[in-house]
Amino acid sequence: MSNRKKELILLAGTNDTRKTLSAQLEEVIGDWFEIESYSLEEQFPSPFENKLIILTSYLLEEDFKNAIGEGCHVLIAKRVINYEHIDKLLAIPEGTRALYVSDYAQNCYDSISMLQQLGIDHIDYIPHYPGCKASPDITYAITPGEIGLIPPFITTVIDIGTRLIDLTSMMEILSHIGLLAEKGESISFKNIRSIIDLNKKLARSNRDSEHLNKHFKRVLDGVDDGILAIDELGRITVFNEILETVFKVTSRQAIGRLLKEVIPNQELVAFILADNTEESRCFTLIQNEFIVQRFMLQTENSIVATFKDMNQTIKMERTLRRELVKKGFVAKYTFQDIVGSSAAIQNTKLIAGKLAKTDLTVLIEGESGSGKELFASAIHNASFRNNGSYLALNCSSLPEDLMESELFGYEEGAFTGAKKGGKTGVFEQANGGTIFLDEIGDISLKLQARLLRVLQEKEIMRIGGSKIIPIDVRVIAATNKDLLKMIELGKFREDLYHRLKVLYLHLPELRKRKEDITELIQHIIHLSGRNNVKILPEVMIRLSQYEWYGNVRELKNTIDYMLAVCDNYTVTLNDIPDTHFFQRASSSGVKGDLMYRIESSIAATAEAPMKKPAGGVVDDKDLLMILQTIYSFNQSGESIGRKKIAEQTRWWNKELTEQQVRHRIELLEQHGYILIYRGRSGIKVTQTGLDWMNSLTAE
Ligand SMILES: Nc1ncnc2c1ncn2[C@@H]1O[C@H](COP(=O)(O)OP(=O)(O)OP(=O)(O)O)[C@@H](O)[C@H]1O
Repeated sequence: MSNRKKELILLAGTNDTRKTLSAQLEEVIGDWFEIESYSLEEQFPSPFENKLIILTSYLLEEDFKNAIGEGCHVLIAKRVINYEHIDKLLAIPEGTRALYVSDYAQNCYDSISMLQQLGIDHIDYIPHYPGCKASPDITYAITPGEIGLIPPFITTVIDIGTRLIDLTSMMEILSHIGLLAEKGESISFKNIRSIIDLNKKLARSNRDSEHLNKHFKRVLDGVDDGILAIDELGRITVFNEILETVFKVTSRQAIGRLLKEVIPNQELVAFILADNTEESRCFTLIQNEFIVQRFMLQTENSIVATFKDMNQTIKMERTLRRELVKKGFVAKYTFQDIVGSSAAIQNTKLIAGKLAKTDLTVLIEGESGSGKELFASAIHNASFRNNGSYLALNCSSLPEDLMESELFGYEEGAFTGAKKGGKTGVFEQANGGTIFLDEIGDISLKLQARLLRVLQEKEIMRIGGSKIIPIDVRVIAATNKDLLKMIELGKFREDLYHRLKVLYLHLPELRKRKEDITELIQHIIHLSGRNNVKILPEVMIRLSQYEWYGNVRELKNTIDYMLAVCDNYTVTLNDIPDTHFFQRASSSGVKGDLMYRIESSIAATAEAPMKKPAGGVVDDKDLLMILQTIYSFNQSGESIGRKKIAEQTRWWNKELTEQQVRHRIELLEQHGYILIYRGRSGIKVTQTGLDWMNSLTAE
């Protein structure tokens, strides 16, 4: 053989094919042949004469017809999928519809059939070549390097690389150029290696799926419920460990057999195989109660049944309940916790017990401290929702925006500062249970409108969300305000009032059932764990004479005070707090008349013995007046800031400068009595602030 290398021309359709196949040839015969290669995508010096030409596809004969001149010998290469990239296809999920994209229809069909012959038949291949229309619901495409032909809607492209010249064509080329003896063995050896590699990959994938099967089995065996699946022919396909114990049959014995051959209880077999809509039923198996739930897997046309051990379920529910208690989602009180033998309270309990048995909305009206929360909690516990959550929300505790997100939740990004992942509102959290909205008279008109929609439609939408979430929540609302008066003043929606007041409960004032006082005192002492303390009879008599405008809460606070100050385990008349301690009657008898109480408390401020100073050198009277001003603006829905407060002080005995107002606002904020919002929301009084105002009122 002369030193000068002979020439071989490789003609391909695309540059990619040209480069890949030229490299393949170079590796085998590069030492003997100069390989020149050209593609249809570029200019080439034709016609070729007296050359050995290799065409990369018979489909190119027409395209290169004029380029092949006198004395040429043309070999058409057969091509084979590059096994190296096969594992990419093994990762595609079973049954996936995928386009097989190539330049010619014939190439597509050849390659698909080759892939199927190789056993890569878990994919639903759809041939795709120029001129084809593909359905845009297909997301996968497989291509031997023809990325440019992939439709734009495809999201996952698997490039299995350009197809290589196959073994027979390679041998033909070698034979033609007289190198078969020299290179044939190593080429076929290399080919065998690549086939072995492919087999290894396929075997690995089988091992992987076996591994996955074992993994699934471990998962199925790990759950506490029995799990059974039956194929369309009624044969068992899944039978986990729990079922092995229940039916005393191993899964090996059960799988593949008909259900009735494995389960002796024919009633249960009939229930599982039944064609009706009944979905769960109770069965006694191995002396235990099981809830069997069945459902169809439509896509697979098979039935799945789960077996839940009731004892286990009860245990789980207890744990869940404990969790709920920890989160404060549980109603603490039952009717037994409501003390009092008076006809008034007994009658109220009787009515409340009846209301509990319905699932209707209830409005509880009653003075502050009369037990509204207590009754709401007892109603929930006596209702069929008692296993669900119970969430209580005080509507006066938060400013409007916070209250809205508390009630309805929000989506991520709904507003600046919204928590990542959004937030679930109490309506969603209480799903299946009860929500108690205390002080309903304090919600803004905007929230009243939203609440009305929730009650009407039984669905909510999170702030910033577009999804409608159906909710199944019973609403119990409470108020110590005269809602009818508020309706007259345009501060409460009449339609909402009627929606809330489907059922109605009025709680009797303590002063109207004074016969309950002794019993309540004993109950309170018992709850505080101070049974060893004696209350002298004259104390009992005196306490029974008070009017208790703050109702049972006030009575409880008084007892707690006396238990704290008494000596020798005996409460005497000296331990009764002085008159400043007690809440006074407001003109309307309900808490709504706040102004009256604030005024009287300001008068009492100087001598109030138990009040802790809020503002140090600043007069508490100033702080209270400012708080009161903010509160009345909050109530009327108007925003208020420093400037407006300073303007308001003009009407007081002592006018404050803006600077003085700023200082006092800072003090109120430090005490947590107000929250200052940027922008139009202005300043809002917090529950702590309200409590402070109320505590002064009580003095
Ligand atoms: N009949 C009762 N028996 C025993 N305890 C009672 C009774 N009524 C009220 N209480 C107790 O009095 C306190 C105040 O009751 P509750 O919080 O239910 O009142 P409320 O009407 O919701 O008050 P507010 O309107 O201020 O929210 C609680 O500690 C509650 O347990």
